[in-house]
Amino acid sequence: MVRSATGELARLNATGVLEAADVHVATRVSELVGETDDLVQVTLALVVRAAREGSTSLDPEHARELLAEAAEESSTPVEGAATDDPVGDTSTEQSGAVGDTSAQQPDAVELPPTPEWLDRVRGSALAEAGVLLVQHDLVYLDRYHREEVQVAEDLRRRATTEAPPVDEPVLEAGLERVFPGDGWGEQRAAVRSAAGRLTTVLAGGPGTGKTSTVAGLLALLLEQAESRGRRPRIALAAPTGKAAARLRESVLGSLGHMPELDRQRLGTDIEAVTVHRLLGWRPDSGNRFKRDRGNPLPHDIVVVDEASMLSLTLTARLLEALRPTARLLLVGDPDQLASVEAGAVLADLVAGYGEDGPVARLQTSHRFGQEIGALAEAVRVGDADRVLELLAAARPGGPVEHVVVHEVLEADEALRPRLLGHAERLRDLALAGEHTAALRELGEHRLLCAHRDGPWGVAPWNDRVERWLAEASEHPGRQVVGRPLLVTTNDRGLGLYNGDTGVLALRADHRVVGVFGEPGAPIVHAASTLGDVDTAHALTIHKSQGSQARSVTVLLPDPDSRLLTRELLYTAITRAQESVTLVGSVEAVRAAVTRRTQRATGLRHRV
Ligand SMILES: Nc1ncnc2c1ncn2[C@@H]1O[C@H](COP(=O)(O)OP(=O)(O)OP(=O)(O)O)[C@@H](O)[C@H]1O
Repeated sequence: MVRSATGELARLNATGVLEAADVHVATRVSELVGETDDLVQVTLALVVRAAREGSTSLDPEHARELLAEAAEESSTPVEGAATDDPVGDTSTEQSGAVGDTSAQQPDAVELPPTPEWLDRVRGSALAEAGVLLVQHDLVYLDRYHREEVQVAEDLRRRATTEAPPVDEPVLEAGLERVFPGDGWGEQRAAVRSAAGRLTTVLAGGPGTGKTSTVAGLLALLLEQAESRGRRPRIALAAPTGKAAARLRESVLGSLGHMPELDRQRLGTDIEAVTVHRLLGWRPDSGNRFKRDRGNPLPHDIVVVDEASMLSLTLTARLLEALRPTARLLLVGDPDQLASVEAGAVLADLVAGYGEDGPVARLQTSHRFGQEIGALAEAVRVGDADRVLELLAAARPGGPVEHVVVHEVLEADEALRPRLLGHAERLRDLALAGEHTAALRELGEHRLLCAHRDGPWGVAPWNDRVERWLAEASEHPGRQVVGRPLLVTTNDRGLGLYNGDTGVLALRADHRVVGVFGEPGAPIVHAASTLGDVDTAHALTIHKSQGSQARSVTVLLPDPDSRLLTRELLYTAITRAQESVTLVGSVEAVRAAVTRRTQRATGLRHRV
């Protein structure tokens, strides 16, 4: 709470719509530029809030809905609410919407109709000073506007620059060799399209063969370059360290399908790094890099995997760091959760370009069975009735299951056998020092939550499983060995990345070690050397992005949770390889499928 805040900023702070940071920025910047219009100050605070939630701009219509919702929530009297109010006026009647000009709200800002609202922002001191900008009926902070325009312009320039020539007969022969037969038609089409362009967006759900396509494309581009006598320089990158490490492994894995000659072309000394590392950190700046237009990357081909996690800012920096004739391949699933920071670049590019242009889509999943595929697809397209129909038809123990519960206690009872069974098997293998088998067991099951805290969150479910383990054990007290771990910072020295999972286990000398990585090649470190790790009997869906488990159990929070969105549910379901269980009410499922992540971004209209 900002004690010094007054007027509408204070009111929205009190209702929880604005956080202290939003209010501070709006107040301070308004003071600096002499902005006195309450409505414009509130608009700035809402734009800052929108950016915090992932939008590159403020959609006035979204803002109106948000304020109306907040007003509705705060119209229920809460004991002691008035004591939280910095200006002492949060009575039930007075905490209404900004637009409510009833007698009880003497100092409420009147929200005018949108065209008038936008005109007031356009004519404001904040706009004059270049802080706020209105375009396409969205209100932007100058920085995000500049970045969106730059990304669109760079992409346009690249689209009109000719790609290196392709020897068609050699390409066609290569495609038949690398992707033979009917089953690989989608991959052939994607590579054909990508070979002729400088920029390609390779979009596809889990297991649709994106990595196989990348490996095939690289091998064939290397073959094309042979006649020119210069081997192109290739960079493989991903937004997170974990995704980068996984990209390297999966590209190498995909080589297994290829003829020997193509495997040799690609070689095994491939390195994948984070996009930040590729661009080169600069000690003096958080969002500027060593590589930029004046000092571009030396690479001829840049591949970015898990591109759904690319923020607008990082995309802008990446595009300006590419040589004008370098190829760029953005690979990812546009239906998954977007970046933590502002922007929804991949989804915007796919929506903005539509069926034309640089988007190559892979549709067929080769990873999971029909049932999970059908469920994921129904969620993806937002067909709640179909989702509920598929769930109603599902059999217990089948690939898709719905455990209908309304209360946490019911979930507790329903899930105890499966969660405790998994935790006990993991503990027994960890105690026996069976590192490979323990990692395999870790990949058998994953419990996913939308929230960190609250009754359906990671924290209480971690506690619950630990308590069950203690109760079921001959040794009282919490047990360390067998505890699943989530790495929460990158540590290149240890080869561990934010989002990696592992388990505490015994070593032959009875010391406790952390075991991470793939079952076939465990990475083992003394427990005392581990940096930041959390207990991971349960994980948030956000943290689970980019990983899979054989079976996945998803806890759905109450239907009114704002986190419960279509993208979140789709991401959760597609973590499952063989079976997925949704735990929650029918209303929660419907709410999840129906609610979209509302990110106001303008990139899709610009490309
Ligand atoms: N056209 C195909 N026919 C048969 N199997 C395929 C085909 N495409 C991919 N596969 C297989 O499906 C699995 C997943 O492929 P791949 O890893 O390339 O997909 P992906 O889209 O990159 O997956 P991820 O969700 O991990 O990003 C691999 O075992 C691969 O060999």
